Amino acid sequence: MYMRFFSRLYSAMAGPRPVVLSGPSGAGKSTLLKKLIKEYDSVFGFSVSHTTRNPRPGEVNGKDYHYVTREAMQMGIDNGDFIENAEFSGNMYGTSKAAVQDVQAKNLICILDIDMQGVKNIKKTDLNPIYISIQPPSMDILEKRLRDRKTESEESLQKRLHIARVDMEISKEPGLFDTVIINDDLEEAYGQLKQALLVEITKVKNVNMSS
Ligand SMILES: Nc1ncnc2c1ncn2[C@@H]1O[C@H](COP(=O)(O)OP(=O)(O)OP(=O)(O)O)[C@@H](O)[C@H]1O
Ligand SMILES: Nc1nc2c(ncn2[C@@H]2O[C@H](COP(=O)(O)O)[C@@H](O)[C@H]2O)c(=O)[nH]1
Repeated sequence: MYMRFFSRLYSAMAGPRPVVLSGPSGAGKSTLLKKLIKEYDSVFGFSVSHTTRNPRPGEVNGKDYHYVTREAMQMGIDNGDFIENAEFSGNMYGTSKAAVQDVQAKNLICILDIDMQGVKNIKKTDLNPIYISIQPPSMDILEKRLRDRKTESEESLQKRLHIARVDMEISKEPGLFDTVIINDDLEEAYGQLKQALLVEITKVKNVNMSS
């Protein structure tokens, strides 16, 4: 208990608490976090993950992800360069220590967009983030959003929907997330996200004003 108290105290002194956004593929995590970073570019910074999946049209290497080969990613994991990593729908994903440090060095709130395995693994670290789950209003709407996004093959879409069903059950575990947001109306969901982060946003703004 004391260890956890001092770990949290140290994290508070070290800078603002990071934020983990998780939820099924297609629930709207990227849409919401992009809105947040656009409105609060001097408050939030995105933790750029590594992945072995191919870039989608419009995605930029180093901005959306660091696109790497399996060999390079495995080497990084073996070197201890990653806080967490996971296999998702046939590809590897991971948060490097450098990705988080780059954002924290700018005194920004670091946002991680990670899957459920990532959430479970981050819980074993001393990162002490705020955990937010973004959920779709229904499986039918999730499927429609994923299809309309036109980024997935039928096989990848089915894999993602299967993972979504499993993860939506797991996410009901009490205490796993600090806040659960149903992303039905986008503006409403965005308002709830800002509300959930208001304390941390205010802290960073106050620090920036006084420096
Ligand atoms: N509230 C909403 N209403 C309607 N469409 C939405 C809403 N939120 C997001 N979308 C759309 O749904 C699709 C999926 O959203 P997005 O890519 O942000 O999901 P994601 O959770 O980041 O998915 P992934 O985990 O696969 O990256 C996008 O085409 C986005 O424009
Ligand atoms: N555990 C981790 N999960 C990650 C990371 N980066 C992204 N993700 C999750 O992967 C799926 C699929 O993403 P997509 O961009 O291929 O649609 C999604 O749930 C992301 O949240 C990571 O570094 N670690």
